[in-house]
Amino acid sequence: MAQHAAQSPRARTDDTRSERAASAGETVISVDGLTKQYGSDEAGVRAVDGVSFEIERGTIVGLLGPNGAGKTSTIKSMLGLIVPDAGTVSICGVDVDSDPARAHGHVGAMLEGDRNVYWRLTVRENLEYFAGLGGERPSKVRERHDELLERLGLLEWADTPVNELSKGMKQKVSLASTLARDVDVIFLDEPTLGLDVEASQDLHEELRRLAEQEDITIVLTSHNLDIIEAVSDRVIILNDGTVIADDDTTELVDLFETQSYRFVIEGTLSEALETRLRDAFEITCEQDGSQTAIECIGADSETLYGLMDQFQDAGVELADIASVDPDLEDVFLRVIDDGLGVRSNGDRRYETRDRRRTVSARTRLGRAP
Ligand SMILES: Nc1ncnc2c1ncn2[C@@H]1O[C@H](COP(=O)(O)OP(=O)(O)OP(=O)(O)O)[C@@H](O)[C@H]1O
Repeated sequence: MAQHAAQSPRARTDDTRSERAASAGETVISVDGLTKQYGSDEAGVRAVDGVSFEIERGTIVGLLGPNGAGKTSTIKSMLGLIVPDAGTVSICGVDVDSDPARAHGHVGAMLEGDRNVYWRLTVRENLEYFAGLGGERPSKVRERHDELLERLGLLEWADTPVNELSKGMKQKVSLASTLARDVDVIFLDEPTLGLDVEASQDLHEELRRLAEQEDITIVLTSHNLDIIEAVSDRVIILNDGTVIADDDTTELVDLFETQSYRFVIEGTLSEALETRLRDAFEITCEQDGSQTAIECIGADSETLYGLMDQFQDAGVELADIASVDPDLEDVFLRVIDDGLGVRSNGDRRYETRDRRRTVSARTRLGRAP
């Protein structure tokens, strides 16, 4: 989890911000029983169905789910952009429904990437405009905006109209505009879209810095699970409008950790050997060009050596052996495909794995055994 400073290092200057007194473990976002149905009766779609969670200050949470799971409806309800049928959302203790203006004062959102910003304005003018919406005067925020632009590598473009910048730079301007006001919470939808690898890496580091050093709480959605795994402290997975997994990112990935091995052999596996292996072990085989990859799931060291003996006896040349670490993508696919319920919230209830199922199609090679 992100480290929580006892008090935000940022200068809290105006009266509104005094209510944001930061304390370790303070709940910043509270969602309780959120429900949203589009249309009525049986013809309607229950997009969000009793979603509840709390998020602590300075935490980065990845909100995941397949298409139509209810992520956007949940986020729009949290931002007060749609009115839920039931349930409550409070941000920094302020109920979004009954006092939207004060709740929004705590929040920045980047929902449509570079379409969030005004392309005819310069980078700095965009920041000043968005800070102004929160009641901050340009003269007061200039220094902070310069720091922000410097960190995002945008300072030399401060006086350039946004429409002259590349897609990646526009994306960064959008993030900078989201942070132009002194907010407690930011919502980011697909923040790395259009960024190259280096710019994505810079963004990861900036998000971690914002959470750890400035105590900003970040809710992130992305179809790129690498970014979620790289930056999120916690992952909430939605499916059919309900929360089906909610845990620390590392806990969730560790939960699915299993000792699996992947052997790569030159050529193809003979039918006789494949039958012998399938009789004795739980394996999957995949032809990859001139090589064959054989993955053994849930293998202990005895199995590993048993398999190696079989290859040796058959005169098979081993090109590579590696253990396989699951990543967040594997976890996501298993939770969604197998319908495993993974909730923490006090009563950890982890279902047993079905070891016959494999996620090997997308596993990555990990450390050598
Ligand atoms: N305005 C709307 N009117 C009717 N149905 C809607 C509306 N908005 C969303 N839905 C439906 O509600 C369900 C949840 O949609 P939502 O956009 O919240 O999911 P999502 O997880 O964000 O999906 P995606 O990843 O595809 O954006 C879907 O079945 C969707 O078709």
